[in-house]
Amino acid sequence: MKRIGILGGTFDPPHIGHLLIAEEVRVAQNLDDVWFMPSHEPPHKQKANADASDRVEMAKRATAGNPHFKVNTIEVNRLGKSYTFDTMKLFNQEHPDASFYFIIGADMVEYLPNWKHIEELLELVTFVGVKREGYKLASEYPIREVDIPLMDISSTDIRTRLADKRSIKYMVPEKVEIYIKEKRLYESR
Ligand SMILES: Nc1ncnc2c1ncn2[C@@H]1O[C@H](COP(=O)(O)OP(=O)(O)OP(=O)(O)O)[C@@H](O)[C@H]1O
Ligand SMILES: O=C(O)c1ccc[n+]([C@@H]2O[C@H](COP(=O)([O-])O)[C@@H](O)[C@H]2O)c1
Repeated sequence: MKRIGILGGTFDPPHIGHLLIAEEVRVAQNLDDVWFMPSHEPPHKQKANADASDRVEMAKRATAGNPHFKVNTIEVNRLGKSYTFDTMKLFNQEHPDASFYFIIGADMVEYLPNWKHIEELLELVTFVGVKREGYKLASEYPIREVDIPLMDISSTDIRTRLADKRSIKYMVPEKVEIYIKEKRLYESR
């Protein structure tokens, strides 16, 4: 059985918090690979600022240095709101030889009761939760927990910094920073 981790996200833009949680969970849970999976439209918050094609490209650049990291574009190709239940049903059909571990920060752990078909989804994936500043890592659902260094970093803060012309150096991989500058992303609010 292959053990595949999935880090679903908006990646608007991807940052070092994403990379660190993916690597820590990969090692702690003995995963073969982690798929970074940009959503087309996040199900629970307003639309992304950057186009899906830019978010995919930034995710590719962010993950390029890790042979265990891949970018999966199933949700951006499907369009519409990206519900994890729909995606995981497909993954389980397409990869009967794999078991899936869906990585979420504590903000998403708190939100789990509101996910589409959460009870059925729990049959399709194992959730792995990591802590996040400002949220409680506790759930009525049987999630695994992996301890990570707490990083108070978010895509929202990075977008605000860019709009204010402040530095984002070391908050995103250098290749992502260069891409953002070249494409002039997030320059206005
Ligand atoms: N610093 C962090 N610590 C722990 N988990 C995180 C962190 N940043 C993101 N995550 C988790 O990574 C997943 C994808 O996050 P997402 O791409 O939405 O980034 P974000 O920083 O939360 O974005 P935004 O600020 O735009 O809401 C979510 O499960 C989220 O909880
Ligand atoms: O399926 C759902 O109902 C659902 C509700 C909230 C979030 N998710 C998924 O959780 C992942 C992180 O979400 P976000 O919005 O923080 O990027 C992403 O893959 C979303 O599609 C999924």
